[in-house]
Amino acid sequence: MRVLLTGSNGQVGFCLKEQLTDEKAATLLALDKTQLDITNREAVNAVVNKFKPTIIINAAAYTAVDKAEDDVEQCFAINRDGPLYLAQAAQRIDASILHISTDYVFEGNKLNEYVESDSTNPQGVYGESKLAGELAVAEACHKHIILRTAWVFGENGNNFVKTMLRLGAMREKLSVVGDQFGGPTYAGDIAHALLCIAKKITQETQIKYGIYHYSGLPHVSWCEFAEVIFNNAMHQGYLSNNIELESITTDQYPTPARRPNNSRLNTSKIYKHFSITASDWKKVLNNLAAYTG
Ligand SMILES: NC(=O)C1=CN([C@@H]2O[C@H](COP(=O)(O)OP(=O)(O)OC[C@H]3O[C@@H](n4cnc5c(N)ncnc54)[C@H](OP(=O)(O)O)[C@@H]3O)[C@@H](O)[C@H]2O)C=CC1
Ligand SMILES: Cc1cn([C@H]2C[C@H](O)[C@@H](COP(=O)(O)OP(=O)(O)O[C@H]3O[C@@H](C)C(=O)[C@@H](O)[C@H]3O)O2)c(=O)[nH]c1=O
Repeated sequence: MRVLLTGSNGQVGFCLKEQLTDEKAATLLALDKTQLDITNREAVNAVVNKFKPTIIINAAAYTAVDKAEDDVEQCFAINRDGPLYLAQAAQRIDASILHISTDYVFEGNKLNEYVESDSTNPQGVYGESKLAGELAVAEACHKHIILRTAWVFGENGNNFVKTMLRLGAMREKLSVVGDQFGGPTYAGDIAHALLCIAKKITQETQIKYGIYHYSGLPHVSWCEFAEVIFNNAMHQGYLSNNIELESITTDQYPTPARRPNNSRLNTSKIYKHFSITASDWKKVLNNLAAYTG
């Protein structure tokens, strides 16, 4: 397979680049933002026409959830228009596109886990732009996989794990929301899931294209997630002080963008069609070395 990877320096992009580099069956062209700006349609077309990928994996995105509220145009350019150009280019050469989306396309008021067919209703600009990106990709390219994931953390880039470790080293007490629930997901596991799908697309003809949910288990609140991070950090010697963790409500932690209270994604469909199991995020936190400093 010939894989064009965009956004190769992000959390997921970085892991994908590593895993695809090790994959003998893949010829990889991995490009970061400085090498390919996905909002530049001509640049996208030129790269695709020259490299002729069989699979495009889009790991580029605008992910600053609060900043997006005041940066609507840029957020939509990266999360809707860029994916559209990639999907149109893929369709022209009969390639497949693997695109990543988010739990924030949902309102978050469902009582149990979200399945792929549930109605969307994003609560902020980031979620709206990601939903617009999903629709654009699905309409532009027949052979599309849209992988909705959640609460991503990886070695490369900013994430909640690194934020908690940084704040934990500076403070004795932290207040974290305890009424938003979801599945933390390791970026390396998302990369692995996408690689499995890419291989299956290359090897088999009967692929069920469409939307898939992929995230981590067990589901927790952000506060419970923070508790696990701090316990691990204490045991591994990355925190010397005990953190007093207070569970607060969403209303007590006002942010420019509203987050869904329920972000729990059901991952049965991806298991059924691709035998891919949920991310085991607790196992990853057994080694926090890469998240400190
Ligand atoms: N982070 C999370 O918690 C979650 C993420 N997702 C989705 O997963 C995917 C990967 O996210 P993640 O790896 O965390 O994101 P990151 O923000 O870590 O990485 C995104 C990458 O895209 C790059 N980028 C931004 N604009 C452009 C552009 N115009 N052209 C090319 N590259 C660009 C960024 O560069 P730079 O940093 O220099 O701007 C960055 O390297 C995204 O689709 C995201 O929406 C879904 C659920 C949760
Ligand atoms: C730093 C901090 C955050 N919080 C809350 C705010 C928020 O509700 C929650 C998570 O905060 P963050 O800003 O780190 O996470 P956020 O940027 O909302 O993370 C989201 O990113 C995008 C890209 C996604 O697609 C989502 O799946 C999700 O991972 O924790 C606290 O309660 N206390 C704190 O000290």
